[in-house]
Amino acid sequence: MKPRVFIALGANIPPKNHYLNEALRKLEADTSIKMIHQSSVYETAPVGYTDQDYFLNMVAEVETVYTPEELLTACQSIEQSLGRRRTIKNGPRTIDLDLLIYGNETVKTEQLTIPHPRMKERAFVLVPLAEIDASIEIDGKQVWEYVNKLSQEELADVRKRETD
Ligand SMILES: Nc1ncnc2c1ncn2[C@@H]1O[C@H](COP(=O)(O)OP(=O)(O)OP(=O)(O)O)[C@@H](O)[C@H]1O
Ligand SMILES: Nc1nc2c(c(=O)[nH]1)N=C(CO)CN2
Repeated sequence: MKPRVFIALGANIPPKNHYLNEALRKLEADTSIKMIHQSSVYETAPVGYTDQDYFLNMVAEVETVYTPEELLTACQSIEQSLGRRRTIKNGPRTIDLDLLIYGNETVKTEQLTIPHPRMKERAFVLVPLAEIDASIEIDGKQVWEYVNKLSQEELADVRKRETD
């Protein structure tokens, strides 16, 4: 069976919707990537560096012939083509593409850690991921188990977007 691969998308510089849609379009336009599922889009309060605008976050499940490293490169070139500039750590960005899970592979190099090292405590990742499949395993536990550990406050900061 092909590995199930999950990518998290986040945008918090207007027009956020545009950047999110463009990133999805570019993923779909890559012939080495097949889009399988997309979560809803969520409006989320900024985590970490909090003095910034709210984010739009979502998760996409894809199939790909890329290796994890090649997929990271593809994601980074999408970020760059959409004007992503690295300034403040955790700060504002037009678009951020994080590689969450690549089947049951673990990777730990200077450029890439899979599963994504901070995904297990991030409501803005876990909630959309659980919408696609709450039974996905990360480090021996299922996504719903990590969701259950989130506080009411963390969950309240992640709201499904009502309008389009
Ligand atoms: N699973 C991964 N997905 C994406 N980037 C990763 C991953 N693991 C390591 N990295 C590395 O992290 C570096 C910094 O990424 P980036 O600037 O997007 O961080 P950030 O989005 O500000 O913070 P965070 O990584 O906490 O989401 C990238 O250059 C990349 O090499
Ligand atoms: N709500 C939210 N907060 C964040 C996000 C994000 O995508 N959504 N990304 C970060 C660094 O990658 C830091 N903080």
